Amino acid sequence: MFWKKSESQKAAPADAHFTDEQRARLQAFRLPSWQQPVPDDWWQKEGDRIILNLPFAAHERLLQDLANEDCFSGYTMSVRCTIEKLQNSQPDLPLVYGNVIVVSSGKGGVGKSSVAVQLALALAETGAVVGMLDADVYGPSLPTMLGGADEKQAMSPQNKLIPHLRHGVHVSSMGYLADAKEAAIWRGPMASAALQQLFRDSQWPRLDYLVVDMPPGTGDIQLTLAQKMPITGAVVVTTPQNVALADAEKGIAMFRKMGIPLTGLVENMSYYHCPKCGFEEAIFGRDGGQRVAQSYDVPLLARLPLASAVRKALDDGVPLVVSEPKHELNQPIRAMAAAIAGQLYLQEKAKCA
Ligand SMILES: Nc1ncnc2c1ncn2[C@@H]1O[C@H](COP(=O)(O)OP(=O)(O)OP(=O)(O)O)[C@@H](O)[C@H]1O
Repeated sequence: MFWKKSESQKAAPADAHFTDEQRARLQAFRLPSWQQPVPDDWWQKEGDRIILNLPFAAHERLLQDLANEDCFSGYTMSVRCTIEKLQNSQPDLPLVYGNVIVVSSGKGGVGKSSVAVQLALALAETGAVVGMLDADVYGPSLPTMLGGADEKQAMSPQNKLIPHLRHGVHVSSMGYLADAKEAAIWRGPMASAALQQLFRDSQWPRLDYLVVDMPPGTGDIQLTLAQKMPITGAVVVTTPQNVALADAEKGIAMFRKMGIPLTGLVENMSYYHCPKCGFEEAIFGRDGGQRVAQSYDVPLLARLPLASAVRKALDDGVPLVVSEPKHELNQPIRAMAAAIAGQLYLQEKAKCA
């Protein structure tokens, strides 16, 4: 393995009591978007429990197929996450914000906010402490997608903004502060100053992850934000359409130029899955995200379906991960969250190798 073990991993003793068949299955297991197996000593056996010790967030449903294998019958499988705080693009700032993931898109309307919201909820579902910063100042979507649009964020006695706790995620959004119509006419410098304030002057709890919903595009406001904020990894959201892909390439180029680690690409609305007959259609074209990921040598972290149940739940302010945790459409979202959290970790370890 090319990475060093973290403290949490060192604490997990390797277990000598796996059968050969079980060991072979564990070796063959891959976390979403990982090419290599997880290190042997991340697996632990305690009586009839098998535990995967991870230094990042991942949902235990990802072990479901493995748990269904005959050689694991009679065992329960779970994931224990002890989240490691990774280095970010501003090493001089204290790591109070946890691992900061910026979710951006070259083009509006590709589902950047939907991806950011569902990512934050899927990370929080694993027990991680997650914050969300709505940096999409001209069109804040989080109060709609997470609900509570009529509430205003309160101030603490120390004059700090108290993030709203929505479905287990700590959220700060311009949409919970200013009149949306007023913010929409702000000039760039005013908007980026307001955003930096929202970021710095929010009373965040000790976060494991902060997910930032960036404004769409690659203009001045995005550049300023990317320069000023401590970023652990950037995720670019696109649809498979050529027009969206061309803009996604601009997003990739922007982060590369600024030396910000690019965690990967998420392809949203990759295909339509008919809930009645199971038919799948690539409405916006096929494999576009894969092509761009390959040509820029970045991981394609997820391909998410276009589904009316996803849209409806987001419009209602209670995304599917919360309203229907057992819904099959949550599986790609959880896999995406584990892929992003896992890639952030791999990126860091590759730097140290
Ligand atoms: N996978 C999906 N399936 C169905 N609907 C989706 C999906 N992804 C996003 N949507 C819907 O598409 C619309 C646009 O999504 P969203 O606001 O997340 O895009 P955006 O890229 O953040 O846009 P903007 O850049 O304008 O803020 C929303 O109504 C959202 O619910």
